[in-house]
Amino acid sequence: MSGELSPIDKAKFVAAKRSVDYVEDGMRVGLGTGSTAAWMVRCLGELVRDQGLNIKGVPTSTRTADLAREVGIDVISLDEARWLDLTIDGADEFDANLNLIKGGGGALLQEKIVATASDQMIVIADIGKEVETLGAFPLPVEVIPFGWQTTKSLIEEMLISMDVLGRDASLRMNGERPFVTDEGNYILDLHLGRIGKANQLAMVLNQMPGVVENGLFIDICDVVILGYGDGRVETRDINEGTVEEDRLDFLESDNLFTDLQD
Ligand SMILES: O=C[C@H](O)[C@H](O)[C@H](O)COP(=O)(O)O
Repeated sequence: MSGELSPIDKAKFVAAKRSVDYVEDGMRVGLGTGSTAAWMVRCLGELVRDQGLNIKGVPTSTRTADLAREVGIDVISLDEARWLDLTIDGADEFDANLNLIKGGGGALLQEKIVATASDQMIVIADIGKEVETLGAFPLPVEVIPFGWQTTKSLIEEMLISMDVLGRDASLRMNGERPFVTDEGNYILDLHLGRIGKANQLAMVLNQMPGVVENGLFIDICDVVILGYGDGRVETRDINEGTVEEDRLDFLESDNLFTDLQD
């Protein structure tokens, strides 16, 4: 990587760097997917390499598994781990109740399974991810390829009956072809604008036969660590309701950060 990182990348980096303070020796840790989670995996790799941190990592995608192995983290499957101490992941949106939209990178299914199998889920995010009401970010819904167009029509009809503001669903593409998830499924992105009853929508979607999972994470996240481009981090804890502010002097002190800039 060369040149100066953008303020958003710096914000992601400081959130990721703060999040690894929660990881203790001997833990089984769920490793999220996406550009913010990738910073966290690199930060963990540095701790493994330089400080001998002994952890097992359960990745939420093949991309994260590849990166985790590359940086020296001992990777195991969820079935080997059975239960996790902690999962750290990114998000596309979060609200004041720490409910989330995830799946912008297409990994929502493994991410939800892994986060739900964890004692604690920490989300790391830049300030652009905070919203008053979920839904400006298109809601990803993972569907079985068989009959996906029928599933899409059924979802659109359901959205009309639920009086949801936006009702369009689009098939996520990868160039000329449908985007295919790690489980071999497709993603429909629902352009809703505003999700009034997120819990109800999540349940109704998951009752539809062709739907595998949706990207609404309701009552799963415990802590959001929010990064700013100037190094500030805020920690929002759902139980304690606290907002702590701190600043990381990452520009001068962080080897990983400066290494990646060179
Ligand atoms: O499927 C992808 C994940 O849910 C990501 O955690 C989410 O899209 C956020 O990604 P990023 O950190 O790249 O914004």
